[in-house]
Amino acid sequence: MTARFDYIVVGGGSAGCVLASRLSEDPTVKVCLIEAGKRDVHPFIHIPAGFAKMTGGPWTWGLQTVPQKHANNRKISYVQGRVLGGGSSINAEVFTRGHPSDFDRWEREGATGWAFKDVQKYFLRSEGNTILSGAWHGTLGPLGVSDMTAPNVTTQAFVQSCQEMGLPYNRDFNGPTQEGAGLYQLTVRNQRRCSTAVGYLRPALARKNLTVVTNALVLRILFEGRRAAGVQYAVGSKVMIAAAEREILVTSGAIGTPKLMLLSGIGPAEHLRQHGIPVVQDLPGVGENLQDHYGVDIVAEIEKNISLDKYNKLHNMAWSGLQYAVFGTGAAASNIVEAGAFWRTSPAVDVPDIQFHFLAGAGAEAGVMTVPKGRAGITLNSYLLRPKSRGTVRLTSADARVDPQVDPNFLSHPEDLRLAAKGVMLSYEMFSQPSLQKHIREICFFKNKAPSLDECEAYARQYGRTSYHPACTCRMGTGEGAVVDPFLKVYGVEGLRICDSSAMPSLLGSNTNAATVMIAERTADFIRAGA
Ligand SMILES: Cc1cc2nc3c(=O)[nH]c(=O)nc-3n(C[C@H](O)[C@H](O)[C@H](O)COP(=O)(O)OP(=O)(O)OC[C@H]3O[C@@H](n4cnc5c(N)ncnc54)[C@H](O)[C@@H]3O)c2cc1C
Repeated sequence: MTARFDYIVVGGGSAGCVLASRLSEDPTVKVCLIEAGKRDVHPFIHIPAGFAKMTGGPWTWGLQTVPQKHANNRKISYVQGRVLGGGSSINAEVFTRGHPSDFDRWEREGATGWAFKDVQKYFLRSEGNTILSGAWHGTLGPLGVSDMTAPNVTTQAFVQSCQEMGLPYNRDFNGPTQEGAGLYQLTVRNQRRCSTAVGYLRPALARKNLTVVTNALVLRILFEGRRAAGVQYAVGSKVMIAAAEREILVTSGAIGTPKLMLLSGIGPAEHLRQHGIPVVQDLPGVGENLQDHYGVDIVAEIEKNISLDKYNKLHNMAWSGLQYAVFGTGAAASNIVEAGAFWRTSPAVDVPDIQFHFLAGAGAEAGVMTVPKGRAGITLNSYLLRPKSRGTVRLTSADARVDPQVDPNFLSHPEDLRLAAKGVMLSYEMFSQPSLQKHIREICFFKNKAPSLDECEAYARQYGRTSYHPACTCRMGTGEGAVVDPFLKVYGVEGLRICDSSAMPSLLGSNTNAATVMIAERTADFIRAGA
């Protein structure tokens, strides 16, 4: 028998949990959320420092890019969440929401009604800040946000080093001024990760009108004429169908969403035919326009074992586990990526165009270079905020179980390479300021003490990687290449919306979770208003 719902939400990630929760507030509608990954029960997900275990393994899709032509033909690990909460269950918990001008640009790009003045209230509605308030912050929202309680000594030195270099200290990257250096606020509540599965979905789970299905891979969307009428999904080898009376909301992420659209016959007709998929709607923009932050890390070995790397030793780890269990404090309460900065690569640019993430340790993320085993280090990551390179997501096969071809086409635009190299130079300079320099034994992986721009370019090609912010693969807008309209409705069909990071018209100048939550909050209002 086919299960019937009013709304089916495909993908229980950052956006999907928000939508399932908001829509099921109305007891008269039946909502089903379908997620390919498991429930978010593992303790590592909920302990802030668990981030160090999150960038590989069972909570991810295990994707890799195709060889990156402009990055020494490397296949780069492309981590995306596959668990209830999606990215918000495995991310670094850094809470930044973009620069107001990013949303004003969205409007100019065809996302009518998405200027900052229009979206700000959705940021505020979602935010549950425990310390900041006023015009720029919400305090009552489901997404818990708080300060780091006890930053590592190397983190403090990083923030001071930035000031020594001339960056202003910034207490609040989400306030009127984004520029400067400081501690990140975190999507953490009561010293535990606040994913959207925790903040939004959990309080809704007791509702009788909400069904959550996990370990269920949606294979394709089913159409009755031009209307999206249901989904076919697999739990293990069992294939099932769920029907949607009103709408299907696709929130499968910037890789999963275009993949599902293509599998369902919505995308560039020629590509669909190559895979023998009947064309429901020729939409050339599906899977195009992939944008991501290409992050380049520099790593330094430090003199004394004072960074979070000291907790790699068993007895320290046991002590910090105990401290966290009893008091909720200590190293386990750290998200590791404790501080950062927004800065300009040239005085000529009017808003920050580069972001830094300081990690009070080395080797926390899978595949990132680190210090020799047994030594302690620190890491500084930089990325250009609005890259010009554009990539694609394409099917490898018409079988939903096969990974798609992910090609972010990193550094394909020459300006991205030049500015990535500048970011490396600035990172090197930050590590060379007195407050950090006094802790550093050696900045690793550079041939020269004062690397030239050419050396930094070569370094960026060799060591850069995703910063986990893919977006824009089903972009909102009007005209050629747009996939959804400003109400997030897919062009050419009925009963289908895309409401996650893939719908962003262009990449934001910051981390991407808060803006994804905002998109989902706003979509819930559209649906409730019949828009
Ligand atoms: C390791 C990592 C670190 C990050 N760090 C930060 C950070 O510190 N701060 C920040 O703001 N942002 C960060 N991000 C980015 C942020 O988390 C993402 O932008 C955000 O989670 C995207 O939300 P989404 O809803 O678009 O997709 P996702 O959260 O990825 O959700 C998509 C969901 O759909 C499911 N799915 C996909 N296909 C199917 C299918 N066919 N059937 C059923 N289910 C399916 C997936 O399993 C997943 O759960 C990070 C991301 C990662 C991966």
